[in-house]
Amino acid sequence: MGPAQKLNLPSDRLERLHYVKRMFAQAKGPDLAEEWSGGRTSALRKLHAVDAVQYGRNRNFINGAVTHLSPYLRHGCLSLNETFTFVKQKFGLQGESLLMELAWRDFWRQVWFYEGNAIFSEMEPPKVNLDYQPLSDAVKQANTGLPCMDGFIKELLDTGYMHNHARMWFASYVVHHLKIDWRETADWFEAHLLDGDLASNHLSWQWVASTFSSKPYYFNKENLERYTGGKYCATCTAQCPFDASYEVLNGRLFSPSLTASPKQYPIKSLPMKGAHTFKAVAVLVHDEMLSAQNPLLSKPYPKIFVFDPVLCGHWSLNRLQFVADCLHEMMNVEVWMGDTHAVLLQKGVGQIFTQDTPNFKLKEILAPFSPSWEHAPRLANVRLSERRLKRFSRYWEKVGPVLMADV
Ligand SMILES: Cc1cc2nc3c(=O)[nH]c(=O)nc-3n(C[C@H](O)[C@H](O)[C@H](O)COP(=O)(O)OP(=O)(O)OC[C@H]3O[C@@H](n4cnc5c(N)ncnc54)[C@H](O)[C@@H]3O)c2cc1C
Repeated sequence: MGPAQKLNLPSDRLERLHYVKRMFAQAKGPDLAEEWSGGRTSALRKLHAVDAVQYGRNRNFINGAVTHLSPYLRHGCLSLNETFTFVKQKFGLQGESLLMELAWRDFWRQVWFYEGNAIFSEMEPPKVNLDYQPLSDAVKQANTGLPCMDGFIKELLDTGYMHNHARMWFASYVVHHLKIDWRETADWFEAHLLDGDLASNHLSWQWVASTFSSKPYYFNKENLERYTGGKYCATCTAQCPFDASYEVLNGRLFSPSLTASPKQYPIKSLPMKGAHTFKAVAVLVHDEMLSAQNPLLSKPYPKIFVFDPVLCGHWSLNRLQFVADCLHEMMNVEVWMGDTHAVLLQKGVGQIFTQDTPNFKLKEILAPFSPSWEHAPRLANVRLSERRLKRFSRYWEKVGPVLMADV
C-alpha cells in the first residue's frame, strides 16, 4: 500500500469521475451513470419519486415500480428510519409491501449485529446437497450461454444494479444448477453492486442456498418468462435448464443434504496495531454514514473519511465514484485514501467518534483509537431473541405490529 494521500474531489461531476478513475487506477468497470449519482440530493429525489402503490402491485416484475433506493440506504445518504416514516406517512397501508421490504433490510442487519462474522459461513446445515465448485469465468464474464443470465450479469457489470427477482434467479442458477460455491460468488457479487452490503448480500445468498432458510429457492421458466415479460425467452435458442415443472426440477437439482455440519469459511483478523497517546479527537466518517445530515457531523471535531483498501479495495470504479459523489456534498469532511491507521496518526488523532456498525473489519481498524460507537436509532425499539432472528417471519411477527401500529 502506498503512503496515505489527501484527496481534493472536484466540484464538477465529470471532472470528479475522471479524478476518481485516475486516483483508483486499479478499480475496474465503467463509469457511474448519471441516473445513479451518489449523495443525499439524488437520494431525496428518488425517495420523492417512489410509487409505493404501484410497487405493491408489480415489484416482482423486472420493469416494475422498484425504487432504486438501495445504494442510498446502504451508504446512509438516507436512513432506514426516515425512509420508512416517509413511505408510511405518504402511502399508509397501501405502502405495506414496500414497508415490509424495507424491514427485510433491517432484519438482515440485525442478524449481522447479532451473529457477527458467522454470517460469512453457513449459518445452518444446507437442507439439500450443495457443491462448492469455483466461480467460473463464464459467469464472471456474462458468457453462460443463457440470454437471461448473461443479461442479468451484463446489467450488473454495466450499472452496478440488478433487480431483486433477477438476483434471486441468478443466485439460484449459480448455486443449484452450476453447483458453484455460494460464498465465492457472494463476494464477487458484492464487489460489483453499488448497494453491496455484507448483510443483505451474504444472507440473501444463504437464503437461496438453504443455509439460512428451511428450503432452497428455485424457479422455473414459466416464472422467469412471466416476470421478465418474455424479454429473454422470446428469442432464446439455448437448451433451457429451467423449462420443467417444479416437481421435475426438484428431482433433477436436489437430493437431501447428507452434510450434517455447515461449511465454515475462516476469516483472517487484521494485524493488531498498538494504542498511542495522541490527544486530538476526530469524527471518523465511514461508508454507512454518507450524509451531511448525519448527527455525528455536528460534533465540533474534524471529520475524516478514508478510502481504505482493506474496506473498499475490491469495489468497482462506479461504486467509488458513487461514494465520491456523496462525499462531495459533505463540505466539511476531509477525504483521504490509504491506511486509516496511518491517516489518523498523521493527524495526531487519539480518539474518535463514529457510528456503530456490525462491520468487524472497521472495528478492528479503529480499535487503537478509543472509538466511541454511537448507535443510530433502531427501526423498532423491540428486543429480539435469537429465535426471532432466525427467520424473517418470526422477526416480523414481533416488529410488524409495532411498526404498523399507527398506519
Ligand atoms: C442474492 C441477493 C443478493 C442481494 N444483495 C444485496 C446487497 O448487497 N445490498 C442490498 O442492499 N440488497 C441486496 N439484496 C436485496 C435486494 O435485492 C435489493 O435491496 C434490491 O433489489 C435493491 O433494489 P431497489 O432499491 O430498487 O429495491 P426495492 O425493491 O425498490 O426495495 C426498496 C428497498 O427495500 C429494501 N429491500 C428490498 N428487498 C430486499 C431484500 N430482499 N433484502 C433486503 N432489503 C431489501 C432495500 O433497502 C431496497 O432499497 C440482495 C438480494 C439477493 C436475492
